[in-house]
Amino acid sequence: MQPLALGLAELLPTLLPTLQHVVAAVLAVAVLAIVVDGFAIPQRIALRHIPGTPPRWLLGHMLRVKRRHRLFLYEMWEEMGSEHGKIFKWFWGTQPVITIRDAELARLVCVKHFKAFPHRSMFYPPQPLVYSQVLGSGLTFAQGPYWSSTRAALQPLFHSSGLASYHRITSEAVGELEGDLAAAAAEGAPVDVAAAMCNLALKVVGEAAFGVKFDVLEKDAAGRIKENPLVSATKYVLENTAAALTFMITPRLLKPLVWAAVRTCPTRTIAGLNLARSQIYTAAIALIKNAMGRMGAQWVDDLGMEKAFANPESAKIAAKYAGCVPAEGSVVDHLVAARNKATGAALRAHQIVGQANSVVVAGHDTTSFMMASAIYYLATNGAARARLVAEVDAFGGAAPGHGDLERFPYVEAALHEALRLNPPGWMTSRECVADVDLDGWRVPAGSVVYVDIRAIQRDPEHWGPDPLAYRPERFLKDGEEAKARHPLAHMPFGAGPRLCIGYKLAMQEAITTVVRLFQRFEFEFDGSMHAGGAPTLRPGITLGFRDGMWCRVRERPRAPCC
Ligand code: HEM
Repeated sequence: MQPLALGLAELLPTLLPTLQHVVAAVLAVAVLAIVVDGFAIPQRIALRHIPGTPPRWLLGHMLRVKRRHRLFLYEMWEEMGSEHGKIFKWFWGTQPVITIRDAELARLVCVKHFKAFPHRSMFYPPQPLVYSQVLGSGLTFAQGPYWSSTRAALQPLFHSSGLASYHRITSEAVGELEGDLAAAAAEGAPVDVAAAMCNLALKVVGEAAFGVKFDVLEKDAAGRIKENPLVSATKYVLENTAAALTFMITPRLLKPLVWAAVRTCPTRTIAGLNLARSQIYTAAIALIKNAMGRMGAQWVDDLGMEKAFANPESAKIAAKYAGCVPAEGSVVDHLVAARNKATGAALRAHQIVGQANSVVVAGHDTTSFMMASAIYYLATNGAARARLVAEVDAFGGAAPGHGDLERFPYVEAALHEALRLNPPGWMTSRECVADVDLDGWRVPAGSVVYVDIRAIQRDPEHWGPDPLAYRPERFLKDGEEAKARHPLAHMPFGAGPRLCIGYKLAMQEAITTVVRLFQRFEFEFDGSMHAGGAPTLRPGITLGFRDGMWCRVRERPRAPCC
């Protein structure tokens, strides 16, 4: 060894300049690559025929969204749409996105060319960080045969027999809400209807998914009412997920580095998301293990989730749910029993957990926002409210059964009109896996397409000269207007094979709730509870009310008993 060491020492002065040149060359190439990547040059060349405003280096159009539109992406799209038309490109950092704001283009992407656009886009690899694991193994971001087999396994739950059992859950939850509203009415206290609807929807979808009562509120040791930590965790994930998406502004070459940094030294939001995720997972794992025990199935935690999510907060949740055995027939049961048609394999533990969680996450704030926004429009539109109350009263004072829901066409239309103006899932996305022609626009494989559902549903071409007016009559099935419209002019639940799996559950839950509430109460919007006199929206991957939606609630005089 010694002669070799001596030889190296002698060679070093000669090698050093060469080594310095190599290091300098590598650094120069890396800097050049990051600069090129920061300008997204290859992607801009591939999409040069699609109109759009040039992006800034590295940040793309992020500053414009943040400064001018306070993160309301659809406002920026409105501006870009008026400049470039129904299809344009823009940059989320270095990630190019094609936005479409046209019903026919949406049909081509979601329905006609489904094979070229088979799944939603996910800009980062599904690793155990942030919501990638809350939704990552769930249907929302699933791809290929895994998506088709789990969608097929879950689909029967959203057909008639499943829906009938969810109607019972909804009726019970509305009964509890009626009690709370009656108490508020007696006190004359204002009610945050958005929060009330959120609690109701969480109870329904939580029990449907996990087969146990999903307590939204509980009492602490001193008897004070507080929010269930699981509910707070779910809300935290929904409200802060957008923060995690800033990862997209990183050039692709730097992503692994940023990823590693965020995992070792998480920001406060990311740490909060990690904690929330561990709480949600711990509860789901406890319940799923219990269901598997009842079904004689074996729990194999091959990813080591239990260890990864162990922390003092999760331990409390695990203890709370240790003795809870989900009722038969829940979403969890179906997931445990599901088998891959081709291989006969069961779902893996993390897939069952991800699927059940994604039903709760995708199904609760969307449905609750639809109901709250319909109540807002009804409370502020006398003519629509009078017609709705007449329909509800014609049914009588009894609670509607599952088979009665078709007897409320105006209630259904009132909900659709609220979905049209304020779609909770205001956009959807698709990743293009094969070159395709969209009405003359060539979209290359690898592109990400966002469908601006909100813009399509406000387009005067389909909705006439008053697209912003709340007019449920547009949706009455016998109306000429409804027949003449493009099939995707109204697409609040998306379209094609990846259409929302829970739309029937959402609609029946909302019809039941609105009928029951308007049978018994009057809602008067309370502008004094809102700065500016009107409710405001919060930006995010779904739409919602930022500071609630406040109403004064009064009990209606009861009809004389027969
Ligand atoms: C008003 C209520 C709801 C609205 C507005 C809504 C909206 C949407 C939208 C726009 C999509 C994307 C569709 C597409 O890309 O074409 C979607 C997908 C999805 N929704 Fe909903 N949703 C609602 C309620 C629910 C409920 C109650 C559940 C579950 C119980 C649910 C579960 C899902 C799932 C799992 C997907 C992904 C489906 C797949 O990729 O195969 N949603 N929803």
